[in-house]
Amino acid sequence: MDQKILRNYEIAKEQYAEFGIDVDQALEQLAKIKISMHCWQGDDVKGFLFKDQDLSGGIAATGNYPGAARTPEELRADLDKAFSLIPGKHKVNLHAIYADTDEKVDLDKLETKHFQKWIDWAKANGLGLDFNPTCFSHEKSSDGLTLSHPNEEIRRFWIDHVKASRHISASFGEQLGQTSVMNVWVPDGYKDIPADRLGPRKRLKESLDEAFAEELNKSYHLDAVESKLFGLGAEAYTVGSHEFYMGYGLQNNKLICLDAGHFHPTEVISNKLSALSLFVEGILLHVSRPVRWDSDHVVILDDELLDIGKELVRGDLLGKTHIGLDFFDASINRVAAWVIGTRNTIKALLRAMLEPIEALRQAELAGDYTTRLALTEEFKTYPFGAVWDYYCAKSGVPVREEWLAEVKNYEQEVLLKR
Ligand SMILES: C[C@H](O)[C@H](O)[C@@H](O)C(=O)CO
Ligand SMILES: [Mn+2]
Repeated sequence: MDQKILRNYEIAKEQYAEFGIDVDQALEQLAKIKISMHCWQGDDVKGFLFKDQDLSGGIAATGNYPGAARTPEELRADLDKAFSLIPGKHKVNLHAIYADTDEKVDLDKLETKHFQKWIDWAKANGLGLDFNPTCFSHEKSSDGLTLSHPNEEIRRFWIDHVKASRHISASFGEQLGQTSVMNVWVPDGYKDIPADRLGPRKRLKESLDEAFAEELNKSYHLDAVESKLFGLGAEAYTVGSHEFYMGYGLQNNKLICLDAGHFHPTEVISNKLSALSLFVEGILLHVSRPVRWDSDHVVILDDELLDIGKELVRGDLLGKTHIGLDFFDASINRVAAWVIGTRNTIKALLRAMLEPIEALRQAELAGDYTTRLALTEEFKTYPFGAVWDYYCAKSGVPVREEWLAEVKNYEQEVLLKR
């Protein structure tokens, strides 16, 4: 390892030790945390099953940066590149439309065999897999309704898709020896004020009950449900609102998924974690960055990301929280987008682990809010960067912005030739 990186690390370690912070132990803990990197940043949420379908469901990937993956092989190569620039061993989050098959198969008939190449690749690379039924970008969701649809036949199709997805997810878990989290998000909602808000929610509840009816081994597979405030074209009413899924998750022991972009603009998910953790079986995060709306910008090391890290660490919530990413920016290099967002998420966790949590707690309990504020502010300039650099070097990935040259080279050699 570069001697300067090591020297800086030793100095930083001493400084943190003065507050009883064991940096080596923090790095050990950090190395165990898996981030679920979402495949859909690699191709603007197109997938491979229905090439001619436009992205729908009230979400949008804007931009036309060259080099998007066009095949499962290209997507896996891009993911390999991204993972080579990110410290730690992680997971990949797949959507059903990313099936790797030459068969013409519809969503309700998907089976594990359509994802076997993904499983084999994940196994060969020591990665885990997570899964999502894709309840959008399909002719049967063209009016923006799926599991809550008034038409029984359409509901049946989507229920069968969720059922099929759960089996695939459980196979991921079984074959890879690590739990697969399957997240259900449906876009269902109305552009304008509904006459009936209750009916669609009753139908969504019944559909979910049926789709989740079969007991599956929880060490292989966990169900999660994701709420939303509004989507493009569903501005007035979303069936699966936060209250809906909080109720559903609590009543049915499902993980509750909090997407950072799915709440009112000043509402933050960091402030929900401690409260939810007291009642839920588990939490799934969709770490994202809303800019004015659920824009799914690449995650930066902003206050909210740092606060999410703090809440997870201070509340000891890492054991019951699954951390997934959810952004899709087509205006920049897509491999870089993954690397930036994932490295930032790991950085936020490390920053949180290097805080003088005990001293802050004691000050708070003693009513010494002056010390609480003073320490919080002073720690913002503690040598966190030296620890991060050491962690990257030790993990065999580029230190600081060195990764960018690798992405630029990959762009020249691979992405621009597509
Ligand atoms: C593609 C994802 O499933 C999707 O982004 C969903 O998680 C969501 O957040 C929709 O706004
Ligand atoms: Mn999401």
